This record gives sequence, C-alpha cells and structure tokens, in this order.
Amino acid sequence: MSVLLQIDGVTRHHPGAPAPALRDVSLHLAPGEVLGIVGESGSGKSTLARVAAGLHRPEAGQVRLEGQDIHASPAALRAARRAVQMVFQDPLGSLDPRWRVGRIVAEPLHLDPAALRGAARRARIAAALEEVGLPADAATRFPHQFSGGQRQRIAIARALMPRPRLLIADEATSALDAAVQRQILRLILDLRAAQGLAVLFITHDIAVVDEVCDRVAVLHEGRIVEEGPVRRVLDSPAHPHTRRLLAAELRLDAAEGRARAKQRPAPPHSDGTAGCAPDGT
Ligand SMILES: Nc1ncnc2c1ncn2[C@@H]1O[C@H](COP(=O)(O)OP(=O)(O)OP(=O)(O)O)[C@@H](O)[C@H]1O
Repeated sequence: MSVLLQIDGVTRHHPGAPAPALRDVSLHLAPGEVLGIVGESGSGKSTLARVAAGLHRPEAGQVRLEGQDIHASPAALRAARRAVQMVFQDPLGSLDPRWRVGRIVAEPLHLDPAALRGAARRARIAAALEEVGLPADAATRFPHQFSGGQRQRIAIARALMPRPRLLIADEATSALDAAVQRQILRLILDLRAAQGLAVLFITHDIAVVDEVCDRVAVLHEGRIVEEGPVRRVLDSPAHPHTRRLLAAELRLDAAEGRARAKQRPAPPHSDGTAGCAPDGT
C-alpha cells in the first residue's frame, strides 16, 4: 500500500504544559484517503494537526511525507509546508480583513520560488476560486462581503493554491449551519475525487466522520486508543473510550431532537432531514 503521511511514535509536550499533548502517536494516511480524528476537547487533535503540517516539531518520533522525514532539513520542511495545507474552524479569523480575496488566495504562492505574476497569476487565482464554486470577481472583494460558507470556500481556495497532497481540515465545518456544512463537506469530497487529495479530518462531530471518512482514529489524553475503518469503529467500538464518545453523541442528538421538537412541532410528513438550501455561492 502506498503511504502519503506516516507518523511514527510522536510525542509532543507544549512548553509549560503539565502533560504531553501527544504521547507515542502513530498513524498513516494513503494518497486520496480521508482519515477522521475524533476526541473530546483537549485530547490533542489540533496538536496532531499541527505536527502533521510541520508547524510543531515533535520531541520524539518522526513525521514522514512520501517517505521523507519532514524535519530532516529546512528544504524538506519547506516542501512539507507546501504539500500539507490546513483549513481552520473560523474562516474570518484566518482571512486578513484588509486584503482583497485575490491577494488572500494568492498568498501561499510566495512559498514558490517560481511565483507567478501578472495575467498568469490572475488566471491562477480565478481558477482556484472556480474550483471552490466562487465567481472570478470574488477576487476583487473583501472577506466581510461573503457569507460564512463562502469564506470557508475562500480559505479552501487558498489552501489549494500550492497544489497540496494533503488537506488538514481542523473543525473546518464546525461553525457552519447544517446545510452549509453539507455543501463544504461535499466540496472537500469533490476535491478529493478530482485531485486525489488526502484529507485529515479533525472534528468532534461523529456524524460528520460517518459521512465523509474512510477510517477514523480516536484520540484520548494524547493517545490513539482506537483506529480502523469508520463503519467498524462506529458499529462495534472496541475501546471503552470510543463507546463513551458514541454514547455522549447519542445523548446530545436526543437532547437536540427534544429541543427542536419543543421549538416547533414537526409537520405531519416531516422526514427530519436538514435540507440543502444554498449558501449563496
Ligand atoms: N500552546 C500551548 N501551550 C500549552 N499547552 C497547550 C498549547 N496548545 C495546546 N495545549 C494543551 O495541549 C492539550 C491538547 O490540546 P489540543 O488543542 O491539541 O486539543 P484538542 O483536542 O484540539 O482540543 P479542542 O477540541 O478543545 O480544540 C490540552 O491539554 C491543551 O491545554
């Protein structure tokens, strides 16, 4: 089996923190695969994302991208930072409000020694915007002129600019309402199909994992306690912590269902689906 990302025995201790955020974590990701990472708050999900993207250096263990240790040399780290791109939960916080969208989307190009200029650069920006379902004239506007879903599309367009092989989505759809969340998940899956992009999907939402991931790893107190194909893990969880996470999700679903039922009585033939209203793109 071909491996894109291999994390071996990684331990990461944040300066000043009482305990390591990651302890002896190992996982792998094949090209084009979608791996979910779930765990409660503080379990180490974001630290793992940053280690995989080369933004944190582990104290122990190795991160290899296509077989190359990403910390072997400055050149290897630069290559990894192009090949692995991240999208975060809060698009507004990660998009400079003073920059027009075209400049924001083109920003990663400065990592490329042969950066494009002039008409070629504009064409590349227009193509990136089109890939994520935004019109080319979005380039001339500012982030605040877009909806939450559209802003997440801008963040994805920027992440795609260096033509990455791995996209890390760190709670990238958590702040969006259900219908827009669906559209962004669909976009990520379409990009995976069109570009063979692998995705590390970090979320606390098990329903999302069920919908988009091939495999899932469960983090608990900095350790991977269970990992496997999504259906196997969700249908017959082997570790008590996974069972607790699933039970908590079911309780949450039931509580949300009760709250919704209180707010408005269901229409007689409601099927309970979220619907798919466009987010204006
Ligand atoms: N910069 C930091 N300095 C010190 N401790 C940190 C730092 N970043 C994270 N931690 C600690 O490391 C542990 C893992 O944090 P991390 O953000 O990776 O968890 P998480 O699973 O992503 O949580 P959440 O779902 O709440 O975002 C936590 O105990 C956190 O308090």
